[in-house]
Amino acid sequence: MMKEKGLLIVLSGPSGVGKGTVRKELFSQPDITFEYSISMTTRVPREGEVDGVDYFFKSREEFEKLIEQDRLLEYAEFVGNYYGTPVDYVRDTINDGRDVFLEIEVQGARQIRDKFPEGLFIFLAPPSLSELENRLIHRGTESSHVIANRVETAKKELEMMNLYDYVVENDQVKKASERIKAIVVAEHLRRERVEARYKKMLEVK
Ligand SMILES: Nc1ncnc2c1ncn2[C@@H]1O[C@H](COP(=O)(O)OP(=O)(O)OP(=O)(O)O)[C@@H](O)[C@H]1O
Ligand SMILES: Nc1nc2c(ncn2[C@@H]2O[C@H](COP(=O)(O)O)[C@@H](O)[C@H]2O)c(=O)[nH]1
Repeated sequence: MMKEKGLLIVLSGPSGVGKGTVRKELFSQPDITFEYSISMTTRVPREGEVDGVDYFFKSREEFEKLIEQDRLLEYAEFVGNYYGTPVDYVRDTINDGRDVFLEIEVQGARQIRDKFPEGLFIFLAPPSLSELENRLIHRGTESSHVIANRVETAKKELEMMNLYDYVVENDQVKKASERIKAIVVAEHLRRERVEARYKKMLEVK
């Protein structure tokens, strides 16, 4: 019998909305069964970031080679740096029946939606644009110039919200992670019901 494929879960949204914080909260819970796909980036590591844990840090040359070799499921240039998802890891994990969780920006999520429409697309939204800016300022990892750039980009990204299956507001980290967990559980149940109905229809024939 063919193994059931895992679900591709894509969490996206503007920089500073709290994707990383919510993802860490989710993955700190013992009952989480999905696997996190570690991205490739040309960005320099922030203090405390570890290669192979937070990202696979690459030079621009190395990254462009990965593009050439078609080893990325999607990639995007975001505020001066490349970011991309390793295709082998995602494909192998899903084919093995395990769910994969991506935390990526909006251009990349759009590319995946085109290539992999059966994915589950969740947009994490801020309570307001000013709160988004506050979060970026308080994180203290970018210069004011980069923050201004990310907030400008966010205005366009928020317009993409309606292309997603779900929008989750990140007002409180714990609540947002619980909402995402509930969405994934509901999506599995929905797919199981559809699959069961499909199998039943084939039996009748
Ligand atoms: N619900 C929340 N309420 C208040 N602050 C939050 C909330 N969620 C996250 N933050 C804070 O907002 C800042 C940005 O969060 P985080 O780095 O997780 O965002 P991100 O969307 O992953 O950003 P990027 O896309 O730039 O990586 C952090 O300082 C984080 O502690
Ligand atoms: N398209 C992709 N975007 C990604 C990927 N990994 C992370 N990201 C997103 O990039 C921005 C900036 O990240 P930061 O760590 O520099 O703050 C953020 O929105 C990330 O979610 C990826 O593989 N592909």
